[in-house]
Amino acid sequence: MTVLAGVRAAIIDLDGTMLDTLPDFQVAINRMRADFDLAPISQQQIGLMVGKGSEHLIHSVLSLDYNEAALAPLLAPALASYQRHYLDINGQHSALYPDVIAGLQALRAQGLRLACVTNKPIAFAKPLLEMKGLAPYFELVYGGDSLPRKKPDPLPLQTVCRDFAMAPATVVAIGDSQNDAMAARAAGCPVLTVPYGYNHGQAIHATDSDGIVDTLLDAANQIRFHN
Ligand SMILES: O=C(O)COP(=O)(O)O
Ligand SMILES: [Mg+2]
Repeated sequence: MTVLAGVRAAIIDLDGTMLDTLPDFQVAINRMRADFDLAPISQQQIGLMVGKGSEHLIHSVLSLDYNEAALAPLLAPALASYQRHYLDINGQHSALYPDVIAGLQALRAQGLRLACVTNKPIAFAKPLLEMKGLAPYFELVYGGDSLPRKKPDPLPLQTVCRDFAMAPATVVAIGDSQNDAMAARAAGCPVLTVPYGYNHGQAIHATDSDGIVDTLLDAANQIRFHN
């Protein structure tokens, strides 16, 4: 059992932690690929590339078909196409993971303050949180382009700790990938990971964290029992 005492706030990841957004990613990416006369790709392929923000994602997608020199001039128009298509379908094909709302309710009921930190662009993240009924739980939301550096850099987590005026040791990060765990370690925040998201094809057990939780409700229970 994970021991997390003295935790007063939680920073929760979005893609792969609260929402299974891979189907949205797939539709938007394949519409972009169609614009460039490229064949569709699978959710499994895309799941290996999600987690480090849009620029990294589109670079990885184009790398399937082009070498570095050939893709360089395509990056900006492909990103623009992808962003347009993603905003068109944002949330239409994505679903909440089990016990996300129950977990957020339990965390709030325990008096924890909540922030969402995602590498998704803020223009995608905000309407998605609204549409899925998640927005009311979060005092703060930072997207991948809200600050000069994104996860795995600790800056977004450090910013939340500063905003909340809380020591990092009292702010737990909860996420599905090594980007979340590395950011948390570097910021000095405890970190819990969920095993069901996207971790670049790697088992979450290979990621350094303070514990693996089945759901956000499980996370809430482990924090509560040790406060
Ligand atoms: O959009 C991404 O690259 C991943 O977003 P996440 O940080 O919410 O997992
Ligand atoms: Mg994630």
